[in-house]
Amino acid sequence: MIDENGILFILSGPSGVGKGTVRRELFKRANELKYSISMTTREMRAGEAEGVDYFYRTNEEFEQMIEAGQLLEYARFVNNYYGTPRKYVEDTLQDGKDVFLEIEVQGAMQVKENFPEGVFIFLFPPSLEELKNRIVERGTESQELVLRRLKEARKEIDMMDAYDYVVVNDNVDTAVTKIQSIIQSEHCKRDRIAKQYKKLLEDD
Ligand SMILES: Nc1ncnc2c1ncn2[C@@H]1O[C@H](COP(=O)(O)OP(=O)(O)OP(=O)(O)O)[C@@H](O)[C@H]1O
Ligand SMILES: Nc1nc2c(ncn2[C@@H]2O[C@H](COP(=O)(O)O)[C@@H](O)[C@H]2O)c(=O)[nH]1
Repeated sequence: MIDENGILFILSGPSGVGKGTVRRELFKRANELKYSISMTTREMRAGEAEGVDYFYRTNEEFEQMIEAGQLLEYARFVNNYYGTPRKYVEDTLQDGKDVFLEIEVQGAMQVKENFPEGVFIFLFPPSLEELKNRIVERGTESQELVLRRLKEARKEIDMMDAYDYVVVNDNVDTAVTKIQSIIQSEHCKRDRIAKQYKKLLEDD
């Protein structure tokens, strides 16, 4: 039986490292990838939109989705819930399309339990000082929340060894090119045509 499912790619990394920036640039170049839009209880930031950046929900609505088993994974990060809708990911993979998740590490470890064949990529900052500069300069969080996110960053970096790949985001273009190479390489590993030929030889 040849596996015709798509591949699940998971991108994590500390808050402010540039996951969203890198992912948006990747999607300009790789139009065969499908992005799984997450659910969150955090407030919408200026410039964000429902169903584009996130599906924004109340705490009560989010907890109902947890109860109903509608989330593939979820976590509390700083003050809010974040989670991945299960149905979209499962249906899209079954349809043979690759799915890309951009999630923090607690959630990524839950995904690893259910999808050990997923490809786990950790985006790393050039330095902790640069990480702080990026999150401060983004200007979306209060000083208190910046500090809490930086505290989480240390815990997230501690989990880096659980990932298959580490990509340093010193330059967006270079980081995106590296992630594209990872995607291509994972496809070569699972090349369906090669597997079909191998099976033909075995059956011969
Ligand atoms: N390679 C880079 N060099 C310089 N600045 C960058 C680079 N990558 C991202 N940035 C900037 O860093 C800031 C944080 O980036 P971004 O919002 O993409 O991070 P994130 O990891 O998605 O954060 P969060 O997890 O908090 O959502 C942004 O202002 C972005 O423009
Ligand atoms: N476990 C999950 N983490 C998620 C999901 N969607 C986003 N995230 C991560 O949360 C933090 C904070 O995001 P922000 O938009 O408030 O800056 C960041 O690390 C995201 O990658 C998810 O579905 N599950």
